[in-house]
Amino acid sequence: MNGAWSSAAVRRAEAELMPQLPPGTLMQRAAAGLAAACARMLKTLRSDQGGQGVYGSTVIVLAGPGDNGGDALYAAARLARRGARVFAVPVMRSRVHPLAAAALTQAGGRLTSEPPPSCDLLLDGILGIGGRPGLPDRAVELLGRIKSRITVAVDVPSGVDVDTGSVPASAVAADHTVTFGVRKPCHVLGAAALLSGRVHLVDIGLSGHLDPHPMVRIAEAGDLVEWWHTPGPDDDKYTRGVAGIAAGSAKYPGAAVLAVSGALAGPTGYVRYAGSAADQVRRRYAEAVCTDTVKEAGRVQAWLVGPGIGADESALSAVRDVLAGAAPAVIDADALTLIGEYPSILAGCEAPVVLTPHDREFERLYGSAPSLDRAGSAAALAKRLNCTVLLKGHHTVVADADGTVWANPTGRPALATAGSGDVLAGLLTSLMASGMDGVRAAVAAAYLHGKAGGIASAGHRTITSTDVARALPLAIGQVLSGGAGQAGS
Ligand SMILES: NC(=O)C1=CN([C@@H]2O[C@H](COP(=O)(O)OP(=O)(O)OC[C@H]3O[C@@H](n4cnc5c(N)ncnc54)[C@H](OP(=O)(O)O)[C@@H]3O)[C@@H](O)[C@H]2O)[C@@H](O)CC1
Ligand SMILES: [K+]
Repeated sequence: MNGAWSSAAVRRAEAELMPQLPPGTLMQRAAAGLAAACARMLKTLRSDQGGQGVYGSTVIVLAGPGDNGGDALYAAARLARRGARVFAVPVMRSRVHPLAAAALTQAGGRLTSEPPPSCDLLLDGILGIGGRPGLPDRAVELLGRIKSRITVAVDVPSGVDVDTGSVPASAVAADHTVTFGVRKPCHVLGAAALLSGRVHLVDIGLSGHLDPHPMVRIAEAGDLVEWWHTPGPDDDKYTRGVAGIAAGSAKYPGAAVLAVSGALAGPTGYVRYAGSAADQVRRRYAEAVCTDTVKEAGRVQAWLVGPGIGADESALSAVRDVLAGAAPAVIDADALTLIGEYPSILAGCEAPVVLTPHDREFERLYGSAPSLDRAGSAAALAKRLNCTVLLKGHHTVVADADGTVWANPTGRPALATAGSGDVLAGLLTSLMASGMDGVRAAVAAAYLHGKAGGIASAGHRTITSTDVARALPLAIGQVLSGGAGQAGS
């Protein structure tokens, strides 16, 4: 399974494997993989300048006191042997891995307290999975003055909270992270995921010794292919599932249009709309079947209620009517605020429910904002309300009531645009209506939405929610055909 393991789980696996190997083997495997990754990056970096990759490049290592510094110094020794000019700075006075430092000097690298002002590649070997959040002052000072063309974090960007992905103090911002054995939660959660840059995995033989259950699961295209309900020859528009959308109002008709656009892009064959923006929906989407209220709509296999419905009596009735029914439901936007005010509506609901809060909506439901441990917060809300929770962010997380947490690998800050959540909620509803369970539908919707955002914003284009909705069919096609299945591409 694809996932991220906690530092404690990595330690346990290491402790089991280490005695079976000659001393230092794991560190040498890590250093070899790290040096090879750096060599590839230097080759790409310098190719347009007629450079020769590693030979003649300048590499600066910021070396911390532990094994993370050891990995960096051993890798730098390999680069020095291939002709790189290597300068290593111990960031905590003389506390540095002694054997690795000796290996570097033997290979021609220099240990110094005065590195050059710039380099091709800066190797962050300050702190790894043994690090507490924050950086030593000396590291902050060096990072502030060294100009590097690329920054490569060893195992994790130093300074982040490895197990939660939070960044409560100073931390390294890397272009790439080369990690060992398995990904760690900080590569896929919270602000640390942005600081990790592109993550490269080096196999050091840990996998057979790991707990089978990761701390955080990471969706990949293959999961979506496995979960997808592909229509068969006997299917018709009803058996493919009918999605119901209770969204929009006279004040916010656009929310209805966007939610319907998300639902129409999904796998269901039929979309019903219920609400006071029916005219706008009809005008835009002839295929949607419109009624004024949830009660008047025919049967659906999943409802969305909330985007743009407001907080008046008719909005409250829509939420009550949806949750009184037997169909699974997605509760979004204004409906989340109403649930926060009238929790009893949700308490009586027996159908599976997915809540899709952003941080302020989360606070209305939980009583406090998500903590820096976003995955933990989402799991706590899911457990308390016995629902699935999709907590939005540049790295969205999905948590189930049983404590399972998924990190979405495809999101990007550009998706923080008005109406983007309406499209996501519509798509999620279509996935649930097609028969996917709530957690899988939430994971799949976040993945596809992020991927569509990537397609729409290619070349750094600015995007609107309509652009994201338009890109969904292509994103879905790419994932299902197994092509360009890279997360975030
Ligand atoms: N596990 C594996 O399978 C493999 C692991 N490998 C590598 O080992 C790395 C883990 O190494 P590690 O255990 O030596 O810890 P690491 O992160 O280098 O530093 C701990 C030191 O930092 C200090 N310190 C902590 N926080 C601080 C702060 N905020 N500010 C200042 N100081 C701070 C702390 O000192 P303390 O203050 O606690 O006395 C301690 O001395 C791992 O990430 C990977 O790169 C690979 O070699 C191959 C296999
Ligand atoms: K590091």
